[in-house]
Amino acid sequence: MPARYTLVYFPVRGRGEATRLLLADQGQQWTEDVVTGEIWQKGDLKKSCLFGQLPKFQDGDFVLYQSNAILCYLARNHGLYGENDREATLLDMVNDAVEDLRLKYVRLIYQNYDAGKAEYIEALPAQLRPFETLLAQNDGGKSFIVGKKISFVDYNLLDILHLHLVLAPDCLASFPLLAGYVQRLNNRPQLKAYLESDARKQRPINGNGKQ
Ligand SMILES: N[C@@H](CCC(=O)N[C@@H](CS)C(=O)NCC(=O)O)C(=O)O
Repeated sequence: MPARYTLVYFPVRGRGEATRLLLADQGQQWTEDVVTGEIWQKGDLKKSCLFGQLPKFQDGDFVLYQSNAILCYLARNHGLYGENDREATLLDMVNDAVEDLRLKYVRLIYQNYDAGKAEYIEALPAQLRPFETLLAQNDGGKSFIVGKKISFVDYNLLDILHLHLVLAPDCLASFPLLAGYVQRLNNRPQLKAYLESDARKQRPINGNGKQ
């Protein structure tokens, strides 16, 4: 049976990876429609995309853009949006914080890597501390970022933590709850299988070779 979902994206982790983590962990099949730089440069696909950018996501004839909206859609469809309005709102808040950090990371990678890396890493603890605080407030850090069930934000946060662990391997040394959280999530059986897959290991992190 063909996969229900299609992710149209560049051959990198980028803004597709949190969706991949969610789908893999939820046991969902998806098709990767890989857009090379060459295809993108031709311009036709870009013109056809609502905001001129990828990722594009398809669930049958339902077409979506914007990586966070894609995560929210999948969250609504797979019970990953908290157990009540308060949890859902807290999830929105934390997802915005992940987005803030992602924007800073993307700016570093694509605009200022060589000159800005040391300063970025120096400032990183202040960026990560709020997530440690959130974990501490939720069941003493033994659980998920919000509530007692995994949510779409856990996948987004896990992805951004993976990225920072490559950029600065010691970045969680003074955040024991976040370090434990990453280990716990990485060891969920379906996530572990995905993280260890050749497709995942061979996929570059970013489009310019910086990481
Ligand atoms: N807010 C959008 C940003 C999408 C975005 O920045 N896409 C980049 C790749 S990650 C892109 O399509 N770049 C090619 C271009 O802009 O021509 C999202 O979250 O999906």
